[in-house]
Amino acid sequence: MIYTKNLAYAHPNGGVLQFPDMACAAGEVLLITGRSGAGKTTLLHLLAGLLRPGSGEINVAGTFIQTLRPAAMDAFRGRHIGIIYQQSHFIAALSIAENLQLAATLGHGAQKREELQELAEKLGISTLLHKKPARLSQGEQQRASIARALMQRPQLLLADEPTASLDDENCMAVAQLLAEQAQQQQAALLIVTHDSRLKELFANQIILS
Ligand SMILES: Nc1ncnc2c1ncn2[C@@H]1O[C@H](COP(=O)(O)OP(=O)(O)OP(=O)(O)O)[C@@H](O)[C@H]1O
Repeated sequence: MIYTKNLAYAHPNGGVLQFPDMACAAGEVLLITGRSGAGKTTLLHLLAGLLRPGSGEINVAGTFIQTLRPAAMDAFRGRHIGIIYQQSHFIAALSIAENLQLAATLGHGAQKREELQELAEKLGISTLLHKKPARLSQGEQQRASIARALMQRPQLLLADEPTASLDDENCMAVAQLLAEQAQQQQAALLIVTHDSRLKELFANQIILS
């Protein structure tokens, strides 16, 4: 589903970051860890096509995404890649339900209301759907952004510290739900994290140095 080869990137005025080759199949989970500054966020942005690598290749669902022009990359991302950011970036004027529906429409077309409700219930946000994003706590926003990424039914799911603001109970629930949904939707799930609770849950790991 996704693999990389000889990937390297240099930020302006920064040193060259070189990344180990990695692969993650449909329905599997890969954890990407590493010390602060090792390049986890940079790698996530490369895999999402938000940054273009200086060298190397990234294949997502059969497409070498580093070859796509910006507009084609945006369209590809909308259809195939779901991203769960540390900060949720919702559209402030829309309710959570409207934000989720919009993500589904931009991905694989509108989803049924019942599907949205079911996902919201699993993530414990069903009573919050009518609220505007700013009215949600950090942890609630994080769960809502997971729902938004899943609504897109992506083939590749990229998560940046998805459990950082969650207590132990919600951390386990969210990690389980993410892995379960990735398997159900046959998406490859890549999680960038410091969270040692996740390191115990997922065996497949890459450590950036
Ligand atoms: N926009 C930028 N311009 C220049 N250098 C940058 C930029 N973004 C990141 N870097 C540098 O690139 C390296 C990797 O940064 P990155 O944010 O990917 O690390 P990280 O592993 O995600 O760190 P953290 O765990 O602290 O979030 C760091 O040395 C950082 O200073």
